[in-house]
Amino acid sequence: MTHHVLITPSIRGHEPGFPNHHHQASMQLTEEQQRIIQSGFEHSVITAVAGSGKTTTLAHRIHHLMDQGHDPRRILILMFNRAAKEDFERKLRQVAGTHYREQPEVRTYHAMGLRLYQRFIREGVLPAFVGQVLSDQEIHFQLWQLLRRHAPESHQDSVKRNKKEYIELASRLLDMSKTSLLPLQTVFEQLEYRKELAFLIEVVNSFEAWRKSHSRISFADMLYEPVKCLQESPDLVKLVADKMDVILVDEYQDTNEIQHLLLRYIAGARARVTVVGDPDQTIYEFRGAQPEFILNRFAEEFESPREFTLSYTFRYGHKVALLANHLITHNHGRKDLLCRSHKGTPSTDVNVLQGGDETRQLVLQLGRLLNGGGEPEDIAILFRVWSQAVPVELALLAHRIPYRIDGDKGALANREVMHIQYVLEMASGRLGMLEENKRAEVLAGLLRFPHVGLKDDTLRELAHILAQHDAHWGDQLLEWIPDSLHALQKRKLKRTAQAWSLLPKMKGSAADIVRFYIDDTELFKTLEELALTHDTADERINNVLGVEHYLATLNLPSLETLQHFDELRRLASAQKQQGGVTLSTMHRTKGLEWPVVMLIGLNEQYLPYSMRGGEDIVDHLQAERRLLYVAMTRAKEALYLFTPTLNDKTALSKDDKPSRFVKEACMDVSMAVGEFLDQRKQTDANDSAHYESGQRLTPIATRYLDWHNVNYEQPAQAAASEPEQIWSGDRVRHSILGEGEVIADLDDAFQVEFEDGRRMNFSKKSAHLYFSSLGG
Ligand SMILES: Nc1ncnc2c1ncn2[C@@H]1O[C@H](COP(=O)(O)OP(=O)(O)OP(=O)(O)O)[C@@H](O)[C@H]1O
Repeated sequence: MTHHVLITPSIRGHEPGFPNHHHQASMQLTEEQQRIIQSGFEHSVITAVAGSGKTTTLAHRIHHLMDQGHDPRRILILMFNRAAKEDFERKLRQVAGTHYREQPEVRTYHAMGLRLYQRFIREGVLPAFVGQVLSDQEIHFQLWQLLRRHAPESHQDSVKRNKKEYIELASRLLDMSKTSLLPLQTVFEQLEYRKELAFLIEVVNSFEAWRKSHSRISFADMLYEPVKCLQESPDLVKLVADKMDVILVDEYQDTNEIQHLLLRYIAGARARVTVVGDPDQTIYEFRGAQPEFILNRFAEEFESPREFTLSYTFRYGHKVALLANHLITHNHGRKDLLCRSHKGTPSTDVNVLQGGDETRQLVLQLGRLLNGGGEPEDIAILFRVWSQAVPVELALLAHRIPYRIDGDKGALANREVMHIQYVLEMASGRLGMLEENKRAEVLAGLLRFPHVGLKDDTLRELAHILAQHDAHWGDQLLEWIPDSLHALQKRKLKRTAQAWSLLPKMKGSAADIVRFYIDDTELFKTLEELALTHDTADERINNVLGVEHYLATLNLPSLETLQHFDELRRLASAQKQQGGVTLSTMHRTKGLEWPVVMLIGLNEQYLPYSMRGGEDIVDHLQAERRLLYVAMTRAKEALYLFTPTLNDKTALSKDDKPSRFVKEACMDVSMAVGEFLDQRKQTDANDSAHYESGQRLTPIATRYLDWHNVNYEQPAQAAASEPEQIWSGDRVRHSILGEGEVIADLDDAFQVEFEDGRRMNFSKKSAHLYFSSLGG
């Protein structure tokens, strides 16, 4: 293949969120890309930054191999999911035109697993299965039946009440045991489920028994069952191994144990395997993914792979590249690769919106963009957890900004949003005018918010009794409380009754009323006690706070607030099915890109998101950093970052403090250096230039400037007055504990791993007193 291949523009994806590359008339492959395309026949690992044209490169690589006479039937390409597979098939056709009659096969892991499964059925090793692959719905239904059967008496009521959560816990246990191949007990412990939930293990075991007795398989079993067979029988391995000459695997950073094993079996001793991915973008840990696979495990098991990099991005400009590089270099144990905006890539605006009311700021910025002719489909609002979307969604509805919500039912279907409306129904007096059945539903909802601790049948019966009255429910409830109840239950019921008696008499705004109800009923305490996981407790409480916040900005009395919600509901059903601004969690944006990306909640409450107990803090911070890294590298033309006021020393609560990651991203330097390079790009200057800086440059910034052949000076004074940052070197010596490696930078502390494996945190302020740096 000759140098400087010109290729036609991609026609990929017109759906929002998918890359759409119309602007490119033709492109010249970079040297890095060409090196990969023309490399020899050996195992290789390609580390590719976000937007670096991996698909393009891989497609060319395959055609290069075919040009050299490789049989397309002996080339296998493994893609992460179906969308990626279809995307790649398109790219292959595009690159090849009509030159080749046969194209190699592009498969997802699951499709490959299924093929093995069928093979093993023919071999008589696996039993045949019937019908359709089990849907999530069927699995959940079956788990639900089994949960009710196996839950001990003490949990029966909780199971009924928290159906969704229990099903989720059981199915996560089931999935993780299949992707990790570890025993259920071990997975149960790793997931840190509470001990009294041990009956979930039994539930999962019974599920498997049910599945097998009905000859059904799930999506996960397509990999799990064949790999289990392969593990147990060397003869079977001979059947499947060594069929391929070349195997290419995409998104390898999110590979898990079972996928990795399958790859090894298929490759055997014959295939040369190339894996592509970005360890800094590993975000599927909840499915057992670990950066370890691409960083080390691959090289341990596929001998001496060649290492390649794709370090130029064609997606975002210098500012985003600099922010992302600064941020991610706070992770340790990574491969030292930074991203660089390619010279042909347009610059990306970065807007930092500090302080003020975040939702209001967001709506303001959206309004500006849309009034200026922006398309809603070009914009994505990304957040860490769903509860953050609640106030945003309500505000978008109210401002008639169309949106689509990816993967969630939306705020109006949210349990807490419903319950808060019930509180307002009672406070406004509208409850008395509802028909009796509807009234019973609202009262039952209120008896669960916070839960009064009655068994569900009793609770519903009580709601029906109370619903016969059209006022004074507090008094009725108080009267109903039987003496025979436990003291604790009586206390809870009385507390609720008192709050109910006061509600209709309250005057203030809906926000005031809701705040009163939350405090008076000790709502958060109960939510915390009853939630099955830390995450759901946080999510619930944050949902409530999100609505409360929204009500505060509305600042209307309860009846008008309810009418406003009715209107929102009407608007929501009117805009169903239409496109709009994308609302999504950061986790769901893998492989996607948008012209405009808005990241909300860059504060200490959400990024890093609160840790579950027992988790390793360093691992947790690293994973959260990767997530933000992925989120910010989705932007093409503009990135908006919403944070609390930076450098505000008075901030007390977590959501008032800017995320530590904002500081780590070195906003000032990144923006200044980025702007300089953007300007220079416009003038098309290639000769060496000089960058005058008022700020102290970071090592990342100087490295970035060096690449662009730019000279710079460090302001001497700033450099001298700055105390030595001992933690910025790799190796340090502690005057008592000896030598160690700095493994994490934790805001105002850093962590050191000593030779004996001990890890300890030290404050940066006092570090110079007992540490000396050994460089590195
Ligand atoms: N050498 C190049 N010059 C200019 N543009 C390029 C080059 N290589 C790839 N691109 C463009 O970069 C964009 C991303 O490329 P491609 O679709 O191949 O990568 P991808 O695999 O989707 O990206 P990612 O690395 O994020 O997975 C496309 O618009 C593609 O046309």
